Amino acid sequence: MKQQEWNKGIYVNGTWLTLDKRMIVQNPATLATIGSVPDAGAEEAKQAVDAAQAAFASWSKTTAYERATLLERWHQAIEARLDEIAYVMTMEQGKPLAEARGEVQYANSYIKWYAEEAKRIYGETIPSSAVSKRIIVQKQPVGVVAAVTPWNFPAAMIARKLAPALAAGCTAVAKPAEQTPLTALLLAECAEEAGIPAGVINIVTTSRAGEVVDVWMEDSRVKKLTFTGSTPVGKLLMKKAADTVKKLSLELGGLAPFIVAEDANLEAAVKGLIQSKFRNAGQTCICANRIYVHEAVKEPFLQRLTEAVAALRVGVGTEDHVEIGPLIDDRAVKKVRQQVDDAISKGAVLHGNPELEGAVGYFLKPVVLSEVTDEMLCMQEETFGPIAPVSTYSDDADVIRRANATPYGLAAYVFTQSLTRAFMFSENLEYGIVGVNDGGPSVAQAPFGGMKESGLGREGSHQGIEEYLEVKYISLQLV
Ligand SMILES: NC(=O)c1ccc[n+]([C@@H]2O[C@H](COP(=O)([O-])OP(=O)(O)OC[C@H]3O[C@@H](n4cnc5c(N)ncnc54)[C@H](O)[C@@H]3O)[C@@H](O)[C@H]2O)c1
Ligand SMILES: N[C@@H](CC=O)C(=O)O
Repeated sequence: MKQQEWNKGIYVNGTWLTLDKRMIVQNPATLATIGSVPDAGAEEAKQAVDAAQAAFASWSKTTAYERATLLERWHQAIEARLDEIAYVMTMEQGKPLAEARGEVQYANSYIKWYAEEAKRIYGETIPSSAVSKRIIVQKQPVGVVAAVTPWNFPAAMIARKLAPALAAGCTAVAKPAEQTPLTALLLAECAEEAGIPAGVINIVTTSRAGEVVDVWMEDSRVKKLTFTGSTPVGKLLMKKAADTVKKLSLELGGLAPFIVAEDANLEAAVKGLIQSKFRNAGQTCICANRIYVHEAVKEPFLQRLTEAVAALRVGVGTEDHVEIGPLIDDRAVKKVRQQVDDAISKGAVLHGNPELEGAVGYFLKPVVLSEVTDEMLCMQEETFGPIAPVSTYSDDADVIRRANATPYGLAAYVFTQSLTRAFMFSENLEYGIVGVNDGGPSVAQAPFGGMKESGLGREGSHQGIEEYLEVKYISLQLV
């Protein structure tokens, strides 16, 4: 890729606006500046809603077939620029290029899925208790949607929100994370190339998230907030949504338990754990966070795991064969170091060395911790980094109790060869997603989302489009 700097505008009402006030975008692997974007504020936030509200009048009246065609064209435009988008994502987010390519394909699978689902927004007729009445139920788009997304999946989180919103007939204002604005703007370029009309998608970049998002929260024309990010910010926005009674989808933090039963296929369990734990250097909401291994298989499991972890290649994501990139920033590195130090001080055993010699960027090497207990920080708070804390258990009911003893309820994993145990665990774990012998459950056709303080609503699948639809009941009296 030749271009070394990406300097872009924000996309509002089908126009690219460049502002004098700009913010730089940094490569977390090299700390080099790779570009800049406008540092927008309240004025641009309002302009975006004006544009989305104006566009809603016509977009909401298009046929499902027209919307499906445009979403399909958006999908094709992204496909045509897949390598470029993946490269920019690696530069601004740090994940290895192969993973970034995978994320662009994953993001695009939501656009494809909702291009198809647009045509399946079915209503209902319900038998009436009165001879002269007919009950008809229709689905209508909710209106302007505000989407706020995190840095860990710069393409997928935007696509997982905008695709169902557009398919339903909604228009959108979106704010990507300040660390990763370029990928979102490239997706908007693709939407423009695809012919999605002006104002249907508006992207506002800012370093002042509160200022921009508050404008949207206070504007009664914004009918829905779809947010992916941390639980504390999600709770704050939930409170703010109350004033205008906005609909809410919240995809928040996790603290996933990963249970390896005494009858697990250990090779599959280690493979699944590496996939779940170390994707995006451990920075995913569904990453295995607390690993519970039955004491009967602890030794062989630990041996396989430590060997597999030691073999993971860490480095700058654009270099060949790299499997683990940097963390997003210095704060993330400090949080992981604190969890490791806390665990060691409380008796955990460290396998490997997290420090990468000579590193310029925000690197930490993957490590395993054993002899871990539940009161350690790494078992209490979301890690978002490449450490695998292993604890043991001896009783199925007890490990379910420990796995559920958290306010989080996003994803959980169970590795077992017993069908009975698979059902027993998955039915008793208080989680929105359970991977049984599967370390990678995220797909566009399945409902993604959490229970408890991990969120509200579901993204993906046929359920995902319902989040952007109002139910209207028409009572028809035959006269
Ligand atoms: N459940 C899911 O699907 C899912 C997916 C990805 C990430 N996550 C979660 O996201 C978190 C990591 O992302 P993060 O660190 O970017 O989270 P974050 O909550 O700090 O930021 C998320 C978004 O909210 C914005 N934001 C921050 N403060 C705000 C405020 N006061 N008002 C309005 N907007 C504000 C940010 O700019 C960003 O765009 C983790 O907890 C992770 O589990 C959840
Ligand atoms: N890992 C999630 C996103 C949250 O981080 C996914 O698989 O979509």
